[in-house]
Amino acid sequence: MAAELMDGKLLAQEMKEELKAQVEELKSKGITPGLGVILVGDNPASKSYVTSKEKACERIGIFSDDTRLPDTITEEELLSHVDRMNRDDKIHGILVQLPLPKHIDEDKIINAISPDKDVDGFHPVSVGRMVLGQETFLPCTPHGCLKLLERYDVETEGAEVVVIGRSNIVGKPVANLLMRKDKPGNSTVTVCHTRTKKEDLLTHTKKADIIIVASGFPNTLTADMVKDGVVVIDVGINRVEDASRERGYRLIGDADFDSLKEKCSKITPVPGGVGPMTITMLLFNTVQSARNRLSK
Ligand SMILES: Nc1nc2c(c(=O)[nH]1)N[C@@H](CN(C=O)c1ccc(C(=O)N[C@@H](CCC(=O)O)C(=O)O)cc1)CN2
Repeated sequence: MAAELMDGKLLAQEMKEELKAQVEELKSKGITPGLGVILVGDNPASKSYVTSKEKACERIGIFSDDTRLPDTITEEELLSHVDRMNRDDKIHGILVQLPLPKHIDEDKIINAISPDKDVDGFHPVSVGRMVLGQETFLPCTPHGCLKLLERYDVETEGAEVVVIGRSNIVGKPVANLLMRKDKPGNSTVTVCHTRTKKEDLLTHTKKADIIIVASGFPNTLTADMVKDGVVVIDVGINRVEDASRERGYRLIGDADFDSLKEKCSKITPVPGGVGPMTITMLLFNTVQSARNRLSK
C-alpha cells in the first residue's frame, strides 16, 4: 500500500489565500500587518529562508522591514535593533533568523523580543503560555505539523505519538502541543532523543500511531522501525551532494522516505512537507498579532 502524501505546499497555499483576505480586511480598517526581519551574517540557508519569508509576506500584503547585519555585529548592537522594532507601532511581529553567530547569546536576543511581537513563539513567556494551554503565538514548525495532521484527518485523540528529537524549536514544543487537552492533541506522547537506547527507540517507534522525526540526521527512521499504517511527519532538512542538480545538492529529511512510503498510511515529503508550513505559520502569527491590535 502506498502512503498518502501530506502536501505542505498545497496546505500552505490554501492557508495563504485565507490570510491574504484577512490582510485585506485589516488594511480596510487602517492596519497593514508588518514583520520586522533581522538576519545576521551570510549563512546561505538562513539567507534563503529569510528571502522566502519576505517574498511570502509580500505576496499576501504584509509589509516587511528588512534588517541585514554583518556577523561582526555586537550583542548590544543587535539588541538595539530588536529594541527599535519593539517600539515601532508599524511592526506587529519580529523575526530574528536563527542560528545566530557563536559570539551572540541567542537566549538573550530572544528574551529581548516583546512577547506581544514574538511571532516565532520562542520567548519564554510564549513557551510558558503554550505549555499552560493559554492563548499565545505558537512556534511555527510545530504549529505547521499540527495543521498538517488536522488537514489530513489524522486522529490524535488517544494516539500513541513518538517525537524523535528534543530541540527547543521543534521536539519539545510539538510534544507539548500534542499532549494538550485540545484538538489536535490529547495524545500519549513519548520523546526520544540522542541518549535514548537504540532498543528503546525501536520499542517506542514500533507501537507508534504517529511519528514526528526532528532529529537532524538522515535515515533516523526507517521502514523496519515502524508498524503498518503509521503516520510520519518528517521535519528534517538535510542537504546531500548531487552533481545532477543545478544547485549541487538535493534535500532529504530525517526519515527514509522511499522505504517508509510503502508502510505508512500518510507521510510528509521533503521538500514540500513541513518546510512550507513553517513560513505560512509565521504569516499566520503576524496577521494574528495585527488583529490583536484591533482589540486594544
Ligand atoms: N527564527 C527562526 N529561525 C529558524 C526557524 C524558525 O522557525 N524561526 N526554523 C528553521 C529554518 N526555517 C525557517 O526559518 C525554514 C526551514 C525550511 C523551510 C522550507 O520551506 N523548506 C523547503 C525547502 C526549501 C529549499 O528548497 O531550500 C521545504 O522543506 O519544502 C522554511 C523555513 C531554522 N531557523
